[in-house]
Amino acid sequence: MTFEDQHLKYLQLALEEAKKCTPTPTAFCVGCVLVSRLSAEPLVMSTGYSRELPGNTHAEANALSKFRSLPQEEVCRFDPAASHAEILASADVYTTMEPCSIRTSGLSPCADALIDAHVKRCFIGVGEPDDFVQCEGAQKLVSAGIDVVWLKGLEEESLSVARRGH
Ligand SMILES: Nc1nc(O)c(N)c(N[C@@H]2O[C@H](COP(=O)(O)O)[C@@H](O)[C@H]2O)n1
Repeated sequence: MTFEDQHLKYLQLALEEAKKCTPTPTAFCVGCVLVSRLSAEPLVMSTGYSRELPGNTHAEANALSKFRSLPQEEVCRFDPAASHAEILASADVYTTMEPCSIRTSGLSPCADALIDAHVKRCFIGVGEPDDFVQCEGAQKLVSAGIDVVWLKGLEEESLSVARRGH
């Protein structure tokens, strides 16, 4: 399996999450998957999509919240000795759209949430177009020392799913 194939598989999963979003003309439909590589086989830690959790919530923040709310006995399968925070610090993030760096609602941006969680790498389906704001999410992650990988192959689909309802 090539590097791209290995990672596109999880981005495809994130795209399935994005398709679950209720479309809205004022925001994007984004999906996110967190993957742990602490054991021999990669394991999906959690998934999220825009507006999945109550309120005006974003995909990446929802995936982080859902992982943090898993009981310890479920988290054991990623690493029996590690805490939620330690497992998150080794996570790969797959998101169909570049994590947001500014929110029109004034809520905390996803790039900041990923930086605070100290995730390892962020694989992105497509850059955020400037439909609403000028996004600097990828640059923010790089500046914080997080590896950013722009995956090739699902850009068009990621964008058309994101713009559903516009
Ligand atoms: N990366 C990302 N994930 C999501 O789940 C999103 N909905 C977005 N959209 C970005 O956030 C802005 C909307 O901010 P508010 O929800 O209104 O606070 C929108 O302009 C996009 O930048 N991005």
